[in-house]
Amino acid sequence: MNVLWDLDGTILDAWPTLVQSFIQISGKDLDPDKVLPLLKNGNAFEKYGVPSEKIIDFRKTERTFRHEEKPLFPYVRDILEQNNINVLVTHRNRESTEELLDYWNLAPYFEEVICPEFDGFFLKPHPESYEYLHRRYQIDLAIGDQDTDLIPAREIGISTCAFRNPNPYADYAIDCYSKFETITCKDRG
Ligand SMILES: O=C(O)COP(=O)(O)O
Repeated sequence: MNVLWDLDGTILDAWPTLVQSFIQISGKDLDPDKVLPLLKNGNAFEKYGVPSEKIIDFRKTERTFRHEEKPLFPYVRDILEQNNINVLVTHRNRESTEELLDYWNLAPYFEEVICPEFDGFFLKPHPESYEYLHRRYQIDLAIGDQDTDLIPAREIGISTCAFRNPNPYADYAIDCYSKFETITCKDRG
């Protein structure tokens, strides 16, 4: 199978550190459970009155967290190993993405990694980066933890797998990759 992956919240359990970084740069005493869905939807800056320019501080702060605080989800490596081709589209910047992939020894699994903003593609959910990868690798399945990861795949007719992660801030039902086969089959009807 040729699979297009999201990184944060799908391969790495990185939302807790993203949320903590946002809380730090906001300078407010915010509830992580409330911040998480807003950060995922891209509304957190507006909702908490944090100027959008602070996104640079947000990203810098997030990188001060140790790599082991953004752990690899269980079973992901097994799935990566089974696939013919894996590719990645992430909103994380290239330097940080490469550091994390190297740290978790994941880089060799990926044929191509796209960090849209830095590689000249529109950000997800714009389908441009997915179209490009689909043309090159005939993607069978896209896996992501947010609608924004799955919308572009659906738009161009790629099957999708919604990963519900077990992190403590999860705002929806808990699944995990041990159920990957079931999720995939369900998704494909
Ligand atoms: O870092 C983020 O904002 C999300 O990154 P992702 O696209 O890998 O989920």
